[in-house]
Amino acid sequence: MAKLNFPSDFVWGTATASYQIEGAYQEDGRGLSIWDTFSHTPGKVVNNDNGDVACDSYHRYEEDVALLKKLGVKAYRFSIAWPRIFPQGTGEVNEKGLDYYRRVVDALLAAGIEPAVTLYHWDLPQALQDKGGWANRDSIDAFVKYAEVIFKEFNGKIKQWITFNETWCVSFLSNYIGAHAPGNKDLQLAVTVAHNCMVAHGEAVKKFRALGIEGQIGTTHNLYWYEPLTTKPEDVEAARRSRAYYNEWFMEPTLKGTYPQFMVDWYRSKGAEVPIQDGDMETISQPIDFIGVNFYSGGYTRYKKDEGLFDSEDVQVGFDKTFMDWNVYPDGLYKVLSWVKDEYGDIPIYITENGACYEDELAEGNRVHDALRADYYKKHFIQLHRLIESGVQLKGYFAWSLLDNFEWAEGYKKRFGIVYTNYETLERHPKDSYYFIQKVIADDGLEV
Ligand SMILES: N#[N+]C[C@@H]1[C@@H](O)[C@H](O)[C@@H](O)[C@@H]2O[C@H]12
Repeated sequence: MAKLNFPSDFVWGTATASYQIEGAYQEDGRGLSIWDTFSHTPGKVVNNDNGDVACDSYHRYEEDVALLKKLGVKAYRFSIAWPRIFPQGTGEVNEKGLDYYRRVVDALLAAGIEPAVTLYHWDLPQALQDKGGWANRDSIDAFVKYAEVIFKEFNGKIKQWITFNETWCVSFLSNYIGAHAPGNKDLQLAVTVAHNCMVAHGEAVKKFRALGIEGQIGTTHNLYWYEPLTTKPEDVEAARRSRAYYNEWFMEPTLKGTYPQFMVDWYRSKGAEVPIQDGDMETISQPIDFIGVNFYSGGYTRYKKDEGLFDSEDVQVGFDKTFMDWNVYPDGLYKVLSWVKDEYGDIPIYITENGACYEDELAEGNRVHDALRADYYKKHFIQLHRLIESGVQLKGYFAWSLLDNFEWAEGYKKRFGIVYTNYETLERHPKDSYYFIQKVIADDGLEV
């Protein structure tokens, strides 16, 4: 056995998001979000599940903080629900909404845990969606006003800020594929939403700098690693497009201030143009202090004429699968972050999400023997160590997720937590994977 040691300043954490854990969807003045609308629309979410109660963290956040303290994490990534702060998206601040986050932040700090806050994790106020949502450039200004309130309120308490979570999901998953709220299926709309969200990110960074807010700010993109099944040029090009769909389309504007031209041309060939206005690219690529990367999977791609958006298809080549039917691909984590370093230099990186969904059952003594999930984490932790050793500026890792929670369109059957949520009683029960991670954190490393 060998011990893989991590730097003593490596930040171990876990992650959640407001709509997925809070519940209390009509409490203390919270306005409706697009996810309340979407989940209350029959047929949109498995079992017609919704986030009305979720994990009830709005009332049980102290239990969550106690679990975090026992786990030994240095940081906790969670998101703030815009509709709690501005129930109508803009206008008067809802003080009761701010009060909830004041309680959460103070409880974390009292437990010696740093809050890492995502400003936008998909719960757009419905009132803004009614005016076009992210397709309407007015939402950019509304987002900056919301961000400014949070920056000022928590300046000095929150020191790690993430503007957006997974802009690909906000744009393509939600407005081209249509699987997430608001559920549109229009390529031009998706390209426009992606652009406006990235402009909103940049404008928020400018506001953060202008206000002199303490700490570091970045954004989170979900990156995948796809390779061509063969060296045939058509497979190589198909894989290039599949990867850029998730990666370059977002990373290049954010870190270089340009869109990848081969993808601009490809979307143009499909009838979609990027609605760039003067100054947008400079705004989007405002210097940031770190890049957040959510990594779950990847695989192999080959050319298939007229298949999907990119004349490509993913090929099943014998990966183990999670309960989301995603490939378990720890090498993909090493490859994608090595690519980030090669393409974008030594920008500090936090893995802001990584984790796995498996079918979990509560066993005797309220234990959950989730060996597959613990093994998933072990395999990915080995890659973290490999990346650090290779010189990648990997600064931290947030396991997704602290709790089983509302898994968007998959509802509650898909469990990602290292803590089991009993949705009847709302009790929390640490799984074996929780204790595995607890030991890695305590030992500053793992035995392999
Ligand atoms: N699906 N899945 C799990 C997980 C989702 O629950 C998060 O909210 C997203 O940020 C990201 O998609 C990853």
